[in-house]
Amino acid sequence: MVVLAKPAALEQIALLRTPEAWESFSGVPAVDLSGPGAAADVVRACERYGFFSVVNHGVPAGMVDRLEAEAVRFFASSQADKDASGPADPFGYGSKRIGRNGDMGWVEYLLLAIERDALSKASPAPTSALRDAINDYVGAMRGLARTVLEMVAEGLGVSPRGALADMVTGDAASDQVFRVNHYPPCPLLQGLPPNCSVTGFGEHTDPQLVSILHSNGTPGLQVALHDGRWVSVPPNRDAFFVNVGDSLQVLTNGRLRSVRHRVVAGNGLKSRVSMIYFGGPPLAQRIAPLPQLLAGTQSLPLYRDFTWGEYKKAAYRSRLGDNRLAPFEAPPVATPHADRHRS
Ligand SMILES: C=C1C[C@]23C[C@@]1(O)CC[C@H]2[C@@]12CCC[C@@](C)(C(=O)O1)[C@H]2[C@@H]3C(=O)O
Ligand SMILES: O=C(O)CCC(=O)C(=O)O
Repeated sequence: MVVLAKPAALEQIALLRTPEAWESFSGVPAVDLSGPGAAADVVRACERYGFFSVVNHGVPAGMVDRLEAEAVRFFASSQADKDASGPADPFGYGSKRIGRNGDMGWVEYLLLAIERDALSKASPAPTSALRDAINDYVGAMRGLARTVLEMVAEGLGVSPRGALADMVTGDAASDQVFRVNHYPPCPLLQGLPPNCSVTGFGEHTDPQLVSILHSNGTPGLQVALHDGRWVSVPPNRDAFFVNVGDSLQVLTNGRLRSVRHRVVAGNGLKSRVSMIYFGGPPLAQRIAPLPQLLAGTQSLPLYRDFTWGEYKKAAYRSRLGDNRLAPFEAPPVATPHADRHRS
């Protein structure tokens, strides 16, 4: 990645030149959730990439289209109307500023909290049409998150099958967040080399167990492969994309790895719109490698115990690109052979 001199209006937003990453990656695993062997496919994809697309998911296209259309309507409204739903701290409309610690991107967004299966009172949606569309959509995402987490448990041999899914959808107090992002084309890139792009959403891993993303047909999402290479994910309106989050990495003692991802905004003509459901557990939930996954193996726990509340507090003090799990790694064990068992 090369960081370039940039127009003043882009202020603190990083400009990137990433020719290699612009090539579409054809290797994103597509899991047919209704197919035989889906659980094994989910686990394989989560081990290899921490990322996969879901097809045959059963979510009606009309439900997705309706939310996307309401989101587009909202982002097209006047700046004053949008600002009336802000700031995004803790929840609401935000523009360019991401989180509290100085991260910036070429993006505007709605960041909303979900309580049980609907928008929380802390997140009043700008219009009732948008609120209704979000509530329907989030219901479907909770179902999808449940199915995916059940398949992870089944594929890893964890019982009961609902052990992971219940952390996110089985408890009224679970910590779910919903985000709608709008990345307008960046006119300030005109006149710069064609392979230049601007950071839409900086690289990061998601703190929760899983995130489920849908986007319109405009590219921009890139994921880091385990060898560190960045690749572009071809958009697919008919699919959902699942990210493994840091908490699932810990629960599986690093067998499933959270995926680093980012969004780059180009100087094309079309906006990117994405909608992401983040499935987190209740604040009091203990996050630690599942004893069932350690039993009978030589593996030591790679992480110390913590609660989701502790992790979340630390995460929200971090910068987007930080490795948020580093402070939670287990201290090295003082035996001569211990390292051999940490894989
Ligand atoms: C810079 C930040 C934004 C973020 C909170 C954080 O301090 C670090 C994690 C970020 C992230 C990434 C996934 C979605 C999100 C809502 C979350 O739970 O953690 C965002 C936070 C945010 O946008 O506020
Ligand atoms: O917009 C996207 O495609 C992904 C955005 C993202 O990673 C996020 O909002 O956490």
